[in-house]
Amino acid sequence: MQLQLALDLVNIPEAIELVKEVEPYVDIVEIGTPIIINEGLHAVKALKEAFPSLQVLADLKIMDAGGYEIMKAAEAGADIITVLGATDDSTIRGAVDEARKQNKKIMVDMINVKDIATRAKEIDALGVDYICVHTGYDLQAAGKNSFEELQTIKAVVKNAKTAVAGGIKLHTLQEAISAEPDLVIVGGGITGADNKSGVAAQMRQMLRG
Ligand SMILES: O=C(CO)[C@H](O)[C@H](O)COP(=O)(O)O
Repeated sequence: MQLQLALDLVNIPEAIELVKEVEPYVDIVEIGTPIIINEGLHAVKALKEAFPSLQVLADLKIMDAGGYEIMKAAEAGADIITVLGATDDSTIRGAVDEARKQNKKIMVDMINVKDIATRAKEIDALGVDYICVHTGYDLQAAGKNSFEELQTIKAVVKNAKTAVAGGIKLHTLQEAISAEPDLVIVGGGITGADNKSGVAAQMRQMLRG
């Protein structure tokens, strides 16, 4: 299982400093939606230049104009780009087609999709690379998580890799691992820790089993 570090509440220099602390333990660095809103795709470019051996994910949460927005993120150096599962199939198709041309990967974020099993099956058939169940910040605050949804998509997704995100901490990681996702995404569980490299190292060890 791979580990993705989600960076959300930092600027570009802070993001670079943070990744330096945990680089040996993570596979993918996510440039979170708030960073892209604040700094634009320059943040993706800066992090890819600083850490060429890490995969960089641009969390654009694309909802329309799939092909064009993937093209722009690819130009900035993103390896993986997110599209929302709640959007139309035509947007996802456009994103997948452009990603194939650019040799990039698509992660579909299932945030706020109501019928996860049906939609995950449909999206899997569209040829995306990852399907991610995700409890966003606002629902995390209401005590929700995505571990049950992870089991649901594991049962129906046949082609894409599966991922889980949303409030995962060291003490809840085992619950995520039990459903055997291909990728675990952790933001505040690492960035909010006093000993970031220690927590990332422990997580890496647990994910390797
Ligand atoms: O996409 C996001 C919010 O929309 C976050 O990057 C994702 O939820 C992971 O961060 P955390 O572990 O802090 O929840």
